[in-house]
Formats: sequence, C-alpha cells, structure tokens
Amino acid sequence: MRTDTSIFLTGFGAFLFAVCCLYISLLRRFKNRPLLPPGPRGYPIIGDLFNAISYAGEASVPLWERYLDMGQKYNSDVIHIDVLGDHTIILNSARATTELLEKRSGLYSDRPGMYMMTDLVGWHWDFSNFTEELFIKISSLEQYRPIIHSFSNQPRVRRAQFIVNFLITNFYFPWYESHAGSIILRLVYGMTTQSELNTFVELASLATESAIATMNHGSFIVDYFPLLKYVPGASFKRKANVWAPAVAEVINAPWEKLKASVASGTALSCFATKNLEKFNLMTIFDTDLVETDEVDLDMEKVIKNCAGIAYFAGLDTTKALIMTSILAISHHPEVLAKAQKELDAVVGPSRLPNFSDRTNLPYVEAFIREVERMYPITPLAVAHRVMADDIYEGYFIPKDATVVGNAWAILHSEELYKDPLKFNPDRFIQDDKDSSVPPNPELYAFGFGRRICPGRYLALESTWILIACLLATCDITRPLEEDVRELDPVLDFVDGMTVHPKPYDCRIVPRSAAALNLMKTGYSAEIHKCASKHRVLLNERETYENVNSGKRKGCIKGESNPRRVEGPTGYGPHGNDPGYHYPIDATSNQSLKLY
Ligand code: HEM
Repeated sequence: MRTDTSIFLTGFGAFLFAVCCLYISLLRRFKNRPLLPPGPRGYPIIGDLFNAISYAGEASVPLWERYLDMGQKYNSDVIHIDVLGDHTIILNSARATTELLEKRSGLYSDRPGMYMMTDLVGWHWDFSNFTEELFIKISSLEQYRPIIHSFSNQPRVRRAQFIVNFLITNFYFPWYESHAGSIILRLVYGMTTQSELNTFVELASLATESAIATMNHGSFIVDYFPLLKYVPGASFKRKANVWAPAVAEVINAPWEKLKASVASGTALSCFATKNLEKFNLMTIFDTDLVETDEVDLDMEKVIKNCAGIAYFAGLDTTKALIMTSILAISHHPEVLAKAQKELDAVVGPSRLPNFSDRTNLPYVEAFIREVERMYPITPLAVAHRVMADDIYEGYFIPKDATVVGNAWAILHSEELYKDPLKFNPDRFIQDDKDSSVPPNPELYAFGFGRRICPGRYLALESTWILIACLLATCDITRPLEEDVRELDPVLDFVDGMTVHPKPYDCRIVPRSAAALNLMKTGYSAEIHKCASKHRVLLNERETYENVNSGKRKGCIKGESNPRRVEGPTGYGPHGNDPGYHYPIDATSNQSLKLY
C-alpha cells in the first residue's frame, strides 16, 4: 500500500514537474511575442472548436456576416480564430487586405490545407496548386470577342426560344448557364457542338456542389484536424465519396474528348491545343506515333489541369454573376428604365450592342458593378496561407495561418460605399470631373494579390455582352400573378464558397417586334471579324489599371506579371510533393497562354 502511494506521489510529482517545465518554456517562447489579433477566446488546447463544430455545415448565418459581426464585437478589422491550434485570420477591411494580401503578397499567396476538398473529394488538381504550375496569360481579350459574340448570338433560334419559354411558362430556363459555359468550353477545349457543350456544362454544375460546400477552410472539421480523414465510415467521408466521381469526370472527361478530336484531326484551335503545340505534345494523342520517353508527360498534366481549372473556375462563377444580374434588374424597374434609355441613345433600335459600345454605356457598366458589389459571387474569395510569422499593426500573425479576405465586408463597408445596403448603380457614375466615385468592386470581388482571379476580364466581358443585349431588347420584370399584382421580392441566395440565387421566376418580354427580330437576326458577320489591332495581356492590363492608378499597391509598377512569385516555390499544401509541383520555372519565359 505504501509502495503504491509512493509510486503515485512520484508519478504525480514528475507530472507536475513536466507541466511546470512546459509552462516555463512556453512562457519564454511567447514572452516577447506580440498578441494575436482579437477573437473568440475559446478553451485551452481546443480553442474555438465547439463553435466551429456547431457552425460546420450550418448555413443560418452566412460565414462572411458572422465574421463581420465578430469584427464589430471585438472592435477590430482583423480577427483571429483558433481551432485545435489551427489559426484563421479574418481581414474585414480593404486596408488590411491591401496591406497583407497585396503589399506583402510574397508571404501571403499560398493556400491552406483544404483536406476535405483536396484529399477526400479529389479537387487536388484545382486551386491549391495553380500559381506555380503556370501563369495563364489570357492574351488579348479582343481575340476572344468574336467567340463571345458568336455564343451570345447562337443559335439565334435558341435565343428567341429562351424568350418564348419565359413568356409561356414564366419559368426559369437555364440559357444563362450554357452561355457562360459554352464560351469557356470553346476557348479552353475548342468544343462547339451543342450536345457536347450541354453535357460538359451539366457536368461542371454537378461537381460544383462539392466545391461550394468544401472550399471555405473549416467548412468540415477535417480541415482543422486532418487525421480525421483516416476515420473509417465518417459521415464527411461518405459525402466525399458521393462527390468524388463528378470531380474526377470534370478533369478527365473533357480532356479525353480533346484527345479524341486531336487524334481524329477535328480539334479546333484553343487554349489546350495551342499549349500542346507549344510544348510539342500534340503527338502524344496519336497512338501510332507516340514515343512516350521523348515527350514531357508532366507538361501534359500541367496543361490538362490548367484547362480543367479554367473550365471549372470560370463556368459556375460567371453563371452566378449573370443569374444575379438578371434577378437584380427584375427587382429594379427604375434601373432597367435608365439602362434602356442609355442603350437606346447610344446603340439605337436597329442593332445589338457590341464591345465597342462599352465605354459609351456607363450606366450599364455601373449596373454590373453594383451587382458585383451588392451580391459578391465569392464573398470570402478563396483562403490564402501565410508562409512565415508576421506582424500587422502590432498583432502577431503566425506562420501557416489561414488568411481570409472578407470581400463581402469590404464591399458593404459604409466607409467605401455610402449607404451600402441600397442597390444604387448611380454611385459609380461620375457627375462631374471633380466628383469622386467609390472603388471599382472588381478590386475586391475577384480575390486578392497574386492570387486574384486571372479570368475576371473574360467573366465580365461574357456577362456584359449578355446583359447589354438583354436590356437592349427585353423588359425584365418580376412575374405577374393573375390579378396583375406583383409578387414580393425573392432575393434568396444559396451560400457557400460561391453564392448563387436560388431558382427564381422572372418575366422577360421583347420590347417590340423589332427587338425580337433583332435577337433572331443576331450579330452581323462583320462583328465576328472584330480581330484585335493590338494585344493586351491580362496581367499587363492589371498592371496598367491597378498599379498605375495606385489601387493595387501590391503589384510592382512595371512588373508584367504580378502573380509571379519571387522566392519559395512549390506552393499549396502539396507544395513539396513532386506529383503536384510542375516544372515551370517562374523566371523563364515558359508561360502558357490562353489564346
Ligand atoms: C464572376 C466570375 C468569377 C469570379 C467571381 C471569380 C472569383 C475568383 C476568386 C475569388 C478567386 C480566388 C482569388 C484569391 O485566391 O484571392 C479566383 C481564382 C481563380 N479563377 Fe476566378 N472568378 C470568376 C471567373 C473566372 C473565369 C471566367 C476563369 C477562367 C476562365 C477563372 C479562373 C480562375 C482561376 C484559374 C483561379 C485560380 C487562381 C489561383 O489560384 O492562383 N475565374 N476566382
């Protein structure tokens, strides 16, 4: 008995001693360290785990609003949340995102581990490893315009049918979806046949569900505690298994189609073929000629993944912007009237608007900006990861912390946008030379710093042409009930990583017989030839617009590609895994172009 007691006392003493040593060493380590930003205190070791568990998967309050509320509660635009030692830093102001994600983008451009998304659902080829794989220079948007026009135009009957469908059924018809998707599929894989386009647009929509649900870091507890991915039968694993096949199809199926079309000699020139040609890879699809030891199969994988990313990242987001724009206009007849007045004056009744009209249609532009601001499609952008300890405004930002730019909070801040909850495109109209307008929402609605969306100009052009044509030729209103009473507004959004309106009814009616005829006729052959006179690289344009104007201070003036990263490479959670790190030298001219 005495022996037992003494063993117990010795053990207990040793335990106390160990705890004291640990405590002292932690005290020493953190003694001179500045405080973390304010945030929920949570409990020792587990931190804010209980809140994270109760929040995961629950959508009663969108995450971006919750983060904004926290900022107000702790009276800070930078918030810190700790879950099981996994740090998340929320940036609720433009000041903070500009300072950290842009000015210090060399440190803040990695991606955090999104284990549910990458490891379990199979999106590892997507966002996590994009930047180092290549720099897509989307060269000359003007070169795309004939294609964008042709899809905004084709087939004419379908457009008319779209209107008729609305008229007859008052029912939502997903033409918007094939518009954005068709443009991207044509540009990336050279697809044109309607059945192919429909199949791949549908496939992307299927896969989207999982991306929306998993891309916000912490949507699933396994993001905080990666070892959970080995727990057999866990409910999130069952979910992942349901989602995984569509995700695998998104990356593989269009590539197989492309291979078949190259092999049969029917492939059209597109992003994929141009880059395969550039790296002498076209022969790999020819089964008779293939000499696998002489071709760079890693590079094939790079091109395949980049094509898959552009296809997937662009389709759902652009579709959401178009859907939201149509929904917003149906709720604002005064905006519709103003836009139509401008279109009538500039374009007139005898043709459709085209890209050369864009600068002369400031109100239509302002309308789309206000949609981007009021209803950001990616309210929390995509999370970044900081690669080394840092200090911001006296606060400590620990290495590996997930850093989230809350675009929604910025785009709804009273400081930048007066009366932010009011839908008011006029805020972007400059009355006279001296009046100032608020910042272009594009600066925040497409992410931050070196990771900013490379497809944003394409998305905006595809949206602009569709909306401009629609406003010029149709009245868009809320549905009328039988007694001609207007229904209540239904601005109801499904939220997640990207935000879409829930299916809604709206009424789209041609403004006149001439307008309907115009839509049936479409663009003249002339417009299809609107080839560019000069080439404008997307990133040069970004440099020009944002750096020279001083708005994107994170970019170095004159730097032709602000996404280019000096210093450590191998970004992403799989950065050191050769399977995910592709052999492109960031300093060479070896870049892929979306032609
Ligand atoms: C309304 C439409 C769109 C929105 C709102 C949008 C938004 C975003 C956001 C928020 C990011 C993450 C930025 C960050 O990490 O800070 C992103 C990344 C990306 N987007 Fe878009 N996007 C749109 C359209 C497109 C289109 C049309 C394409 C391609 C054709 C595209 C291709 C990409 C790619 C490849 C990335 C990954 C960049 C990287 O990880 O470095 N996006 N987008």
